[in-house]
Amino acid sequence: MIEIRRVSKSFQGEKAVDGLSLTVHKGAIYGLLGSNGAGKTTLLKTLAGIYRPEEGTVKIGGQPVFESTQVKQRVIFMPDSPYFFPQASLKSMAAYYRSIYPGWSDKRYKELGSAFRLDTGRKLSRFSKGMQRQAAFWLALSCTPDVLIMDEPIDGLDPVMRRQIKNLLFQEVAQRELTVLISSHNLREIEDLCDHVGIMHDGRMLVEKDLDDLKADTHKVQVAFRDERHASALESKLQILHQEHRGSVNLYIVKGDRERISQAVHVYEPYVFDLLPLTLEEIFIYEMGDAGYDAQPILL
Ligand SMILES: Nc1ncnc2c1ncn2[C@@H]1O[C@H](COP(=O)(O)OP(=O)(O)OP(=O)(O)O)[C@@H](O)[C@H]1O
Repeated sequence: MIEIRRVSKSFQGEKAVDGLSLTVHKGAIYGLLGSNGAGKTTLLKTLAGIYRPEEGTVKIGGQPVFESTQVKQRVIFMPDSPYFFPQASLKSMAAYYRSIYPGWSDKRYKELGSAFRLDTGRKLSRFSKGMQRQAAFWLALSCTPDVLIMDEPIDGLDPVMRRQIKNLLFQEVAQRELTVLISSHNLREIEDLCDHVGIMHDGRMLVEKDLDDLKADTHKVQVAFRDERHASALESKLQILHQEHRGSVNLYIVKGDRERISQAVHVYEPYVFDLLPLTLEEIFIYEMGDAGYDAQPILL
């Protein structure tokens, strides 16, 4: 289990992560979303033991990460641009990883060869961006880590390879209870992959939930009433994240239980009423709007 408690980290006196707490259970796939500069990379690097938290604690399996080489050897951090030694090939990087990570498995490395089909003797610097990503995944999974931390991992991968990597991750989670943390702006990928999501803004966690609960908790409501006063009466009863009026139809993004929203609306006898689920992208945009990070109305 990953336990992050009231962690802060600053750069030049500015807090990049500000008193943030987060728990990720073993075998979970956790998606970290957030605005640009929200502090996601800083948080992930603190979790990987690259940064020491200035305040608070970061523990994996009950052990503080920064201080423990043993824990760090069981954690792989994949940065947004893969790093390999100059002149290195997959073969030589594999030899390096084997010497650093006690969990390295030659058997797994061989098995994964059929998934990635990259030339292990060729210089990695000559690989395309997507091929370099594949190489980074191949090396990371061959280390059989307990925790895999990935910063924008899907960028540059073709759809077949994305599917391939998704399947490999699901397999590792199911068979070995690998714990995965992914930071991404690609909300479709997160929606597909993750069971939990957290949305960060200004160094803090805005929302943190089971993805299914998060979706069950935010809805798009379209209503029209014969008497407009009913709309304002209804608005005072709902927790509205966003609203738009289009002619006689009122559109609301509402937080709360579906049944209770439905009951509240029916009291005012609408002649139009639709209660629709939101995509993760819509939830993200409205949560951000609620936090004062506004976008222009985007509902079509
Ligand atoms: N090495 C650094 N030196 C100085 N400031 C930094 C450093 N790394 C991050 N920051 C600052 O910390 C804040 C959080 O940055 P971070 O990279 O963690 O955000 P992020 O959520 O990953 O952003 P993005 O989605 O744009 O990648 C930003 O204000 C950034 O300028």
